[in-house]
Amino acid sequence: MIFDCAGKSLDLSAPRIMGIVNVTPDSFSDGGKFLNHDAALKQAEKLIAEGADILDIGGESTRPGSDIVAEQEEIERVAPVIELISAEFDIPISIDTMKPGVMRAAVKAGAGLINDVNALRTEGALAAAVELNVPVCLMHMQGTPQTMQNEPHYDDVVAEVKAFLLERVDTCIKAGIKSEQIMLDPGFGFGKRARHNLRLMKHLSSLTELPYPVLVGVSRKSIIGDMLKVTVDERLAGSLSLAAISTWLGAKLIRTHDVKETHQAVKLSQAVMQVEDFD
Ligand SMILES: Nc1nc2[nH]c(SCC(=O)O)nc2c(=O)[nH]1
Repeated sequence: MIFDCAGKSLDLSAPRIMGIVNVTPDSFSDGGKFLNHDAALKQAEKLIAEGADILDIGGESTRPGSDIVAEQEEIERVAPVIELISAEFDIPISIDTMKPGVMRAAVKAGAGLINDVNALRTEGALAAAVELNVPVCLMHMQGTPQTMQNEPHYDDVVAEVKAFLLERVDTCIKAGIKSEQIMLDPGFGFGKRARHNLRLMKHLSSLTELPYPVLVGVSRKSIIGDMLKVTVDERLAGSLSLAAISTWLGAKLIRTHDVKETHQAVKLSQAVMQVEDFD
C-alpha cells in the first residue's frame, strides 16, 4: 500500500497525515494567511516538523459558496509554492484541484498526487490524470462548491456515495489509471447535511472495507460546527475526535490543518488497535 508520488513514497499501510497548505485568499479556515510564497513555505516547514506525511496544496477554495478561480490564476498561486516545497523538502505533495491545466502544472512543478474533489469529472481531467500517471484521490461531491449546500438530498447517503465512488473507480481504471494508484474519499461537507456527514462517518467501514485507501477530511468542518455549535477556531477537539474515529474505522489518510495534534490522536488510536491481546 505504498503510493509512489512522483518518486516520493507515501506508505498507507498505517494511517498517515495530510497537512493542508491553502494558497488562497478565501479558504474558510486559513484563507489569505499563506498567499505569499515565503509564508506558504514556512507553513510547509511547520507541518513537516509536526509530522505531516504529505502536504496538500490548494489554490482554489472549495468551501460552500466559494468563488471560482480562473485556471491561470490558480496555476500562478500553486506552481511556485509546489516548486519551492519540492526543492526544499523530500515530502510527497498533492495538488487539490479540479482543473486539468492545474494538475499538469502542479505535477510539472513537483506534485506527486492529484487530489480532486470532483473525482476527475471535469472535462479533460481524467485524460490529464492518465497522462500524468500519478496517484489520484477520488472524492464524492454532490453538485458544485457553489451549489452543493442548497438542499442536498439522499435516499441512502452511504449507499449512494459508495456507488458513486465505485463508478468513478471503474471509469478511471477503464481510462488507464492503475487501481493501486487510487484512493477514495466520502467528501465530508461536500453536498451533505449534518446528518449525512454523521451517517458517512458511522458507516465509514463500508468504504474502508474496499481495496482502496480512504482519505478523510473533516478538519474544522461544519460536521463539527453543526454538532458542537462552535466557531472554526474552536473546532480542534472535534477534529481530533473525528480523526480518531476515522482511523478506528479504517481511514488511512487524515487531511488536517492541525498536524501535530492530529498526529497524536492517530498515534493513540493506532496504539489501541495494534496492542497485543495477550502478553
Ligand atoms: N480529498 C479531499 N480534499 C479536500 N479539499 C477540501 S477543501 C475544503 C476544506 O478543507 O474544508 N476538503 C477536502 C476533503 O474533505 N477531502
